[in-house]
Amino acid sequence: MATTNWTLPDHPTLPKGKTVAVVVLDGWGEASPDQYNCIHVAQTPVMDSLKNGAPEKWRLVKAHGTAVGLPSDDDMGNSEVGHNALGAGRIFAQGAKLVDAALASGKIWEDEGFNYIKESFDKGTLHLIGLLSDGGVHSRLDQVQLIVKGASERGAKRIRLHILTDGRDVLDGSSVGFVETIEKDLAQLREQGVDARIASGGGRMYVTMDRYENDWSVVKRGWDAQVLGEAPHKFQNALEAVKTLRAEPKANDQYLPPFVIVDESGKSVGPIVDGDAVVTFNFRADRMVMLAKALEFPDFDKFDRVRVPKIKYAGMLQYDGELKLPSKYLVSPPLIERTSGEYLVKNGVRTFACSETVKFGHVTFFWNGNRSGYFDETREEYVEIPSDSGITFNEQPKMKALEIAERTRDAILSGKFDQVRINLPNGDMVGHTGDIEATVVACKAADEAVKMVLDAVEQVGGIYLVTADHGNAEDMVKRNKAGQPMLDKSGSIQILTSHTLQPVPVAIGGPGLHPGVRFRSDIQTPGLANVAATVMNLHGFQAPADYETTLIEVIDK
Ligand SMILES: O=C(O)[C@H](O)COP(=O)(O)O
Ligand SMILES: [Mn+2]
Ligand SMILES: [Mn+2]
Repeated sequence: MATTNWTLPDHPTLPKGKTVAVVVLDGWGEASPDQYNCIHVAQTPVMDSLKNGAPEKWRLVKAHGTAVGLPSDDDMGNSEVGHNALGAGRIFAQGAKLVDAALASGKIWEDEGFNYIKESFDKGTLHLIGLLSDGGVHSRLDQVQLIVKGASERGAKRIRLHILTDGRDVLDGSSVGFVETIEKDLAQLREQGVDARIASGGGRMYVTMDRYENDWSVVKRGWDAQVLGEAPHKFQNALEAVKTLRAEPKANDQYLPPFVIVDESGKSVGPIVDGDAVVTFNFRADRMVMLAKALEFPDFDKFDRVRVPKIKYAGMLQYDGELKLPSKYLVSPPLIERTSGEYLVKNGVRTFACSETVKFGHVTFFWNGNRSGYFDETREEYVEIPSDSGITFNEQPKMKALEIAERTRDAILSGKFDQVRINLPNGDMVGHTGDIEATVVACKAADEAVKMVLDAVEQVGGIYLVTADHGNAEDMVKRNKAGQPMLDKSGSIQILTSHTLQPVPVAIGGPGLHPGVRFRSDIQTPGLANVAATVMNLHGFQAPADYETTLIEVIDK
């Protein structure tokens, strides 16, 4: 491999040495104004003024589908692919697409990961753990179906699924249909003599899928059910489990309590034991890394695992390129190297990155190409503001926006940094709860945080670039093709907890911005990947030749 030339050429006109604030509003898309557009309903004077103030410095970019490396333009955007594109400045085929390709070509069955777990098929059980939905953000049901089928055709005689119900990337209540679908497949396999069943389950936000080590008790609940076969709720089949638990007051797919499936004698049908194989079938990293650590690290101490089975474990992908975790995986992850963060740091740009725990890895790990840690500790500081844990964020819709903004303001005013990069989670995290009123409060809080950052930029004569990673809060209702809200069986509107297909804004400005800078009009459909080259320009550099082109040009003024 050729060695990388890290030196970025100077930008022909734009100066170096300006403080640049890069602000990512999580889940902040652009949509027509109506009562389900929480950004429109909320008081957001700062974001409004960016939009209406300087038309040549505000524009929309694509944040979903093929523009961010997803299989098709029917795929909504998400934080992983959005921040990968923002940070890497290029479009990489992402996990969903790579797994599709490996399954279509059959390569998945030939590679090291599958052959490794296959060694257990003779005597052990194959356990599959992950999110059961067709959301396409963390996992996809059709991929799970193909893996179950393919593994059984290749010798797996006993298969146990440990399912996590979604309701966050898909409609609440859709878990029932997904369980029915997979149960049909498993029943067919049983007819063919394969002992295949669901063994445990729980809602993704309460069981297993925590992220960035916000709350290990979430992962422990999953461990108890999946590995130890213990949970407060016991059922004889998963459909009954999901239907019964959903019938509880205020229950929803995201937060179903953990359950195990038991036989007639009350014994769990699928604990994980010595000699078994385990695959975590989510392709997206952030919410699987914690379980991967519990499954793979010998000196793990985040909770008492009670029993640590000797297993052969593989992830769908390798989740952390720096930690090489897990060491075995079915499909190679996208190789996202030479990210803008690494280039800029190597060219002397002192960088500050900050968010609260639930999005901290977005502006560090995802931004840097799924890589944890610093490129150069002497030039970087990553600050994590602890998130609330154990609550749903509609209870605290302001989240830590103010704290993030204050730390960022201080970082800007300190003069110690050339770039401050932050994520404001409110629109997204509260949008996922489906609580419209709370999401309005969330959007206002995010706007106030932007104000504090822009005020600091103003004071130091800096530059800002404000954008988002995908839509969410701008549309909280499921719509038909004509764009009208859809109703459920009881006649109430169907709340949309997921992201959207909407474009997101990019706004630039600040006293340090050269007066001749404006958005180019010759790039017809730019996407998030065009932002990295733009930011490099704002720092006074030209982007590497293989980066997606910059959004800006400089005219004489
Ligand atoms: O993990 C989540 O919270 C959702 O599935 C997607 O949200 P994010 O992509 O904004 O993190
Ligand atoms: Mn996001
Ligand atoms: Mn989200």
